Amino acid sequence: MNAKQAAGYRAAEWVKDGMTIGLGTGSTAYYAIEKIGEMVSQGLRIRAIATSNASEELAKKYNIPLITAAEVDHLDLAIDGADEVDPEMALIKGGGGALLREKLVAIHSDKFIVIADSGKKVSSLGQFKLPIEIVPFTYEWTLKLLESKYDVPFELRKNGDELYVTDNGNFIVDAAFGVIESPATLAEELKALTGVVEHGLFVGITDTVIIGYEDGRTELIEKK
Ligand SMILES: O=C(CO)[C@H](O)[C@H](O)COP(=O)(O)O
Repeated sequence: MNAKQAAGYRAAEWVKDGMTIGLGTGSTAYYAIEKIGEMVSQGLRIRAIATSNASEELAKKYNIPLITAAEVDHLDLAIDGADEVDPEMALIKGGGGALLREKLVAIHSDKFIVIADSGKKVSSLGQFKLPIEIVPFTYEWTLKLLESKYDVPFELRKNGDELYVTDNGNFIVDAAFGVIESPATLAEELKALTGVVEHGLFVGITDTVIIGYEDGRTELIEKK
């Protein structure tokens, strides 16, 4: 068992019969989906919404019943990975490009569990480049707007020679902020910029963090 698997499998313990759940995206969320799939094959009845096309494919592979937002007005639980987790349980997410759907699912869930290997624990956010999802229309101007507001390197995410396109048809800019002094302030500022659809700062959303270690141990951190 590796650290990501330990965290993912532990989170699956919160999934109970009859729940509606959000399935996260990435290599740690993969293990949670795998375990939940195993539980479904043993008779667990749940319904799920996936946060990316990749996780939707995975859920189908494991016969996890999928629903849309038209069928429920909220979820009981969402489980997802993170790129950085700070001591206040604020996160940087979006390394895998799914931040918009991940945030939508997280904020509409009664409980949001973050799963991560111990390398994701940081004293302050910002060493990981902050993903910012922007609309393709006049994206050059949005990029310039960001550059005019913050004196840090911004980089349009690429997929080979092409610009990376999210599941929502948008682009991503990765911003090397370094230490982010106030994630809440930056989150608000970015959200207010026209052209920015969403950003990877998740502040005040997380209820529980499960950190996995290479020896298979897990550490549980609950919201204060
Ligand atoms: O936010 C995400 C995808 O948009 C992922 O949860 C995040 O990038 C962590 O991924 P991994 O578990 O593979 O390290």
